[in-house]
Amino acid sequence: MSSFEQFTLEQKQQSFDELRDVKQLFASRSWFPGTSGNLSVRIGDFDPEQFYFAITASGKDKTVNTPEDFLFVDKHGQACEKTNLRPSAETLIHCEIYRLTGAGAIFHIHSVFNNVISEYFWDRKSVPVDGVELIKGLNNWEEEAHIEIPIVSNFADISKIVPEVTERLQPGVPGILLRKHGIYAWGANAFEAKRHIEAFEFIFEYVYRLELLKKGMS
Ligand SMILES: CSC[C@@H](O)[C@@H](O)C(=O)COP(=O)(O)O
Ligand SMILES: [Zn+2]
Repeated sequence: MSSFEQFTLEQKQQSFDELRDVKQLFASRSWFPGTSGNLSVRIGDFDPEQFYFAITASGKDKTVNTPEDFLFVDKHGQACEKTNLRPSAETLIHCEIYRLTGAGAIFHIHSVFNNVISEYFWDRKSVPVDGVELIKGLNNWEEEAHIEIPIVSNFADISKIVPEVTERLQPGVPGILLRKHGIYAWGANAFEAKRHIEAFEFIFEYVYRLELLKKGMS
């Protein structure tokens, strides 16, 4: 089993740099209102027995850069190095998504569109999407693909959300909505996770606007 000590300073810095780039870009899109959102990238190979990832520190203003924005945690969400920083309050969700998918990066943002859509479709517990081109951005190249984006409960106690994530994760759909909270999207690496979150956000806005039009509102 691998240990965290195997990673060089350079490798660790690379993970932080990757997170910083994504953080800055998402901040420029106003995707971190009120300190919300969190980001992580895995370091090293995926081993379900032990894996490590860099994650945003909890409660920080993600629109500014400081020397204390990120830290490393293990598969249980425990800090790997001595630090005063607290990992994201939602670290356990990252841990579970890594465990289930072996992903290389996980990004979480709050937006008005993802919040409204999660509430609008809450009764059916998933968002139906039909034939939208951006489904291909989720790496689904089927003709007129139909996908269902799962929605799970939002509890203040994050450990209560985890079992729903375990149960509801859909093979082939690299994202999950938390009710009236936000989207988690992941991918094999930061590039792919970013593409996925962008595709989801496009889809949520599309679904929102289409539903309004169907109701004769705009
Ligand atoms: C301050 S609103 C957002 C938080 O409650 C939470 O949902 C969130 O996304 C950020 O938490 P954090 O602990 O900073 O990672
Ligand atoms: Zn959140």
